[in-house]
Amino acid sequence: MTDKLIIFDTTLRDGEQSPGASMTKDEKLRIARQLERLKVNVIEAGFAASSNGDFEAVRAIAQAIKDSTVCSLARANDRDISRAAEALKGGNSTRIHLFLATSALHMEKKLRMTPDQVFEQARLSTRFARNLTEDVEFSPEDGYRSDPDFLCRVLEAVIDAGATTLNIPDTVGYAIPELYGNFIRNLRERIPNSDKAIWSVHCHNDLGMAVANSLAGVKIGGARQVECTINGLGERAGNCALEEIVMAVRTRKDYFGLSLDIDASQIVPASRLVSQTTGFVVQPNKAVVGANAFAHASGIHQDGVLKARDTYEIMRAEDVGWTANKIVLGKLSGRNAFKQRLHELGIEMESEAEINAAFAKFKELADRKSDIFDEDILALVMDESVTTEHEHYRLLALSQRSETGERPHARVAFAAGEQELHAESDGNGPVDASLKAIETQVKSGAEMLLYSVNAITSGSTESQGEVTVRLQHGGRVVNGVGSDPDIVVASAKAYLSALNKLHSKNERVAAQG
Ligand SMILES: CC(=O)SCCNC(=O)CCNC(=O)[C@H](O)C(C)(C)COP(=O)(O)OP(=O)(O)OC[C@H]1O[C@@H](n2cnc3c(N)ncnc32)[C@H](O)[C@@H]1OP(=O)(O)O
Ligand SMILES: CC(C)C(=O)C(=O)O
Repeated sequence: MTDKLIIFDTTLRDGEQSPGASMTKDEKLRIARQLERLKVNVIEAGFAASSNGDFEAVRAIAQAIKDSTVCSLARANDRDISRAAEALKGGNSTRIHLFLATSALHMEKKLRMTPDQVFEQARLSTRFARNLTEDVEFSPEDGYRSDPDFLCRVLEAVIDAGATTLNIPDTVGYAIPELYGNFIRNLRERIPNSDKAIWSVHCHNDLGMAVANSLAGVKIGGARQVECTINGLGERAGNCALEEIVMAVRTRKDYFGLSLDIDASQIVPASRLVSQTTGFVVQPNKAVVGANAFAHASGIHQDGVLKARDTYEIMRAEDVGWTANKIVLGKLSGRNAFKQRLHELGIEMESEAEINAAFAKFKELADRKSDIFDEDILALVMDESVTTEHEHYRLLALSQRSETGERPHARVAFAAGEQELHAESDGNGPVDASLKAIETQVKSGAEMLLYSVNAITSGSTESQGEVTVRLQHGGRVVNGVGSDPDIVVASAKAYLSALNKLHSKNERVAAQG
């Protein structure tokens, strides 16, 4: 038995069986090229007999891909197999993957065939496929729920008929790791010619155990091919996730003792491409490829990771294609992470007392604001806070009109010291119109470096919008923050708050000069 694990990616076939994940030929080709960069051993490009579109996709992928074997699925009949062979013709390295259900339930209720008929059809279609190509994979569909005696008979016959890979699917995600591993080991031990084929696992995630079952199939059962998909995409609850299998085998080489051809640094790019193409968002806490997989938000973990990364990380973010791990500052962060961020932002404080004061202000802010930007920290330590009593500019009223097809218009009333000012302007949008209106009176000439909106409360449309505006003028950079359920109002408040900071700095400079 070899110590290499073959990675068979079926994102373009089983992954596409997820409702809503259908892909065009060009999209499949783009993903296939990324899978080749990832160095997967086999790309299951589709099911050539299922439609002309899929036939063309398999054909285009077989022509384009040179470094991975390209495979098409086929039912166990001559027409499907011929169609697969035709689509794969001319490819550098190709495989036909045929399947036929062997469980009593599927044979009787779905195929309406007797076991003997299934046995014969499996044998004959394998032989037919083998006459068309050297590389033939056979899958007894619903294999894990099949009678082991019958399965042994079928598998022995298809090996004799020329199958080079035997894949044992847990089609409905019913398996339990130890039982699945033993199931495969038992088959391999009982079938006399079992070592003539490579054994493979194909697990679904209905009970959330696709990866665990696949690993047990490898460790206990001796399988040397895993069928998997990027982001675990696939029929119903999905398939075994490629990124998890690969990183489990790689990270725990001490346990599995297996090598892989995969270039793991291509995992995150592949995940992003599949997610963007299918519109299936990756959950933030998804292993390896989720946005939080290498992010630390709590002070004790941040402190540990900053002192020695492996205190809380078992893999390096860079190794799977992230640019770096993330220290996310928020209300659970501690002093050490805060100090580190100040250092990264180029801020050196004079004393511990100063750091402690800034940290206290930071904690206070983090209690109110879910996302802390670097600009917030800069503002916190560089800008003197402007309290309500010292506000020079204050929003009094705002109204705006925007109608489809018409340029938005805003009227703003605001206080500037003792004066009440009224201004109006058009703009590209209501926010633009409101800020331009303010600027017609203030004439700050400041350049806007950042404008961002986020929801402070829950992610519903009832949330408070919080706007951050970053202005630059005369070599100074200031941030203004404003919140309101109406984001146009929040924007005007943020803009005025930034203008207040510029104003108070100007006053200070004037006083010093
Ligand atoms: C476990 C899996 O993921 S298997 C792969 C599942 N993927 C797909 O089904 C996607 C592609 N499928 C398709 O485009 C279509 O289903 C096609 C083109 C394959 C077949 O379409 P149709 O001819 O209209 O048949 P339909 O889908 O309604 O029914 C499937 C037929 O295939 C038969 N069949 C199912 N599996 C197999 C098999 N492995 N070998 C031979 N025949 C099979 C069924 O018994 C049924 O036959 P019947 O029409 O005589 O009752
Ligand atoms: C065709 C086979 C491998 C399959 O997808 C399954 O049984 O889930």
